Amino acid sequence: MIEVKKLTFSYGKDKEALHGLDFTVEEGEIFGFLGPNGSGKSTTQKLLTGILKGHGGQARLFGKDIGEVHNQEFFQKIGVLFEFPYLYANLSAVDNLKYFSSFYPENQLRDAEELLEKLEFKRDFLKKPVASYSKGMRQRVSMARALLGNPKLLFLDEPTSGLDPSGAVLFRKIIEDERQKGTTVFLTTHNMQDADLLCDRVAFISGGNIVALDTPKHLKEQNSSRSIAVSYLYQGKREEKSLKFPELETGISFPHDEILSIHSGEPTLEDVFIRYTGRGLAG
Ligand SMILES: Nc1ncnc2c1ncn2[C@@H]1O[C@H](COP(=O)(O)OP(=O)(O)OP(=O)(O)O)[C@@H](O)[C@H]1O
Repeated sequence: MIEVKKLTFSYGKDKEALHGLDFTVEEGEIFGFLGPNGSGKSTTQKLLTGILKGHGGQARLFGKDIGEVHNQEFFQKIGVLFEFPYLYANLSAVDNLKYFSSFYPENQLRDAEELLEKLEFKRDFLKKPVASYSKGMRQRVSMARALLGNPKLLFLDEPTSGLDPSGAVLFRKIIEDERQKGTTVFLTTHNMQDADLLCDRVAFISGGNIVALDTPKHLKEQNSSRSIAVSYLYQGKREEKSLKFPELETGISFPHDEILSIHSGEPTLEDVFIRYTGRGLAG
């Protein structure tokens, strides 16, 4: 669905933002594109969606070069959720979606009110202007906008930003439902939980380079210390011990009276990211 080879982009002389990215995204895959601020995520997404022009290397979408793919037919096949919602503040949710519906062929459209209901949008606000909405409500309208034309390829930039935990769970379920229908998802995020729970594969981007690309599970396994931390009571005192392979295979053989807790030494996806880049996701 997306094939990128040696992709470069410069904002001017000596301002190369992408230094030769290589990745592919398969049809029906949820692909996570993760990196700290300024690493090149937006630049890549803008090149793929046709907002920025002038790349080096190669990028193909739906089998066509990005130099020639960005026509009306392309925009009718994709859905985009931007990090900063592009909605008309003086129009209601319903009127915004009515307007955006006019960009798609009628037989491809989803019912806007049904979508908003699925996204648990508050009915009382359906006809009130977007200017009166909370961040979470705007995010719901933006997601409805992205899904309105039944996209084959969905670009999502920080989809759960501004949502409370139950809203984030709902959005993850909706993204997963889209994939079940065969939609390909290119997910740009700082949110490691979203990436870990949703993505089939993730690419870590740092300083305009992809520094790792694999499934979240493999990345964590490859970077695991293969140890467990055991907390226990022995002769009235609380103690802790770290057990590594091959010691682990013989079980908990040291003297103890009661085991209090056992934690695996598996790193989180964020730990792995920091190991690859030496930087946290905050920047
Ligand atoms: N319009 C611009 N003009 C000049 N340099 C830019 C411009 N936009 C981005 N850059 C630079 O390109 C590099 C990549 O920026 P980009 O916005 O793609 O990063 P990002 O990973 O999307 O960051 P964020 O998480 O903050 O959105 C950064 O060094 C940034 O300063």
